Order: sequence, then C-alpha cells, then structure tokens
Amino acid sequence: MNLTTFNQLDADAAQAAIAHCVAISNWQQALVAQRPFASLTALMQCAEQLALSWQQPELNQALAAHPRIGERAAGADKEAALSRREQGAMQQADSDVQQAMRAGNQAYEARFGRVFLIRAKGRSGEQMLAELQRRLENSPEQEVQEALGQLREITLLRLQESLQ
Ligand SMILES: NC(=O)NC1=NC(=O)NC1=O
Repeated sequence: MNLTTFNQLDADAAQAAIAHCVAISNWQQALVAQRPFASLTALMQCAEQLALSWQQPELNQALAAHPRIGERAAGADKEAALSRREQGAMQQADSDVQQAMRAGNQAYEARFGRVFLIRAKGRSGEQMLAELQRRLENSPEQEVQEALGQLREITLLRLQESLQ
C-alpha cells in the first residue's frame, strides 16, 4: 500500500491495514487519526513518537502476537507469516543454538514472567542467543525498557515495509 492510499482509506480500513505492525489498538488508532501524512518520513516519525509512550501494559498487550524466538509461529494470519519471515535465521541456526535458545527462553520467562522479545530481522541465531544471555542479567525495570525498544523496532520495520 502506498502513502496516498493509506491517507485516503476510511479509518477502520486504515487501522486494519496497519494492525499487523503491533497488536496495540491505541497506537493503531492514534496513528490513523494523525492522517493525512505529507510524507512517509512524517508518518514514520509520528509512529515512533507515539510508540515512545508505551509502558508495561502495552508490552503485555503486544506479546500475545509474538511467538517465542525459535518457535515457528502457527496460524495463517499476517502476524504469524511476518514472524516466520523475521525469525528465518533461527530456522537455519544449528541445533545447539536452537537448543540453547529454548533453554534461554525458559530462563527468561521464569525470571521476567513474559516471552523474550527481540527484533529478529537482520540477526543471526547466535546474535539473538547472545542478546538473550546478556538481557537475562538485566534488572526487571531495565528489561521492560529494552523489550519496549525491541517492540518499537519490530513495529516500525513492519510499518515501513507495509507502506513501500
Ligand atoms: N519473541 C520474539 O521476539 N518474536 C519476534 N521477534 C520478531 O522480530 N518477530 C517476532 O515474531
């Protein structure tokens, strides 16, 4: 979809067109309400600005749509397809990395009580494993902010892609 189309859709259709970027309806609605955008840059800057207000509740709301790293996203919806593509490197990672990632995910969930979230696109399995092991040492407060930063990156990458 291009910018002109996004600007011209009715609000419900515009929201549906970006819903796959992140499962935070307030953010979807707020971005749609700021139309029309004069440029893609202006749209992306607005999207990022709106995402900077996210805190723990938004993180929890969004995590339902993000499968664990290394687990193939089930389902035929657009989020699942995007997750599979973003996490492609994990499918190619050798088995000891995949095994260590499974153990790391369990340790992370035991420590922080939610799924480990990382912007997977552009990262190898080894890089994601190293990030997981580094972040396991974070305090809960630090880790909420790191996870929110990764959620913003994933969201903005998906938004950029859907508006080419
Ligand atoms: N748990 C996750 O980090 N999931 C994901 N990261 C991505 O970049 N896409 C996902 O689905």
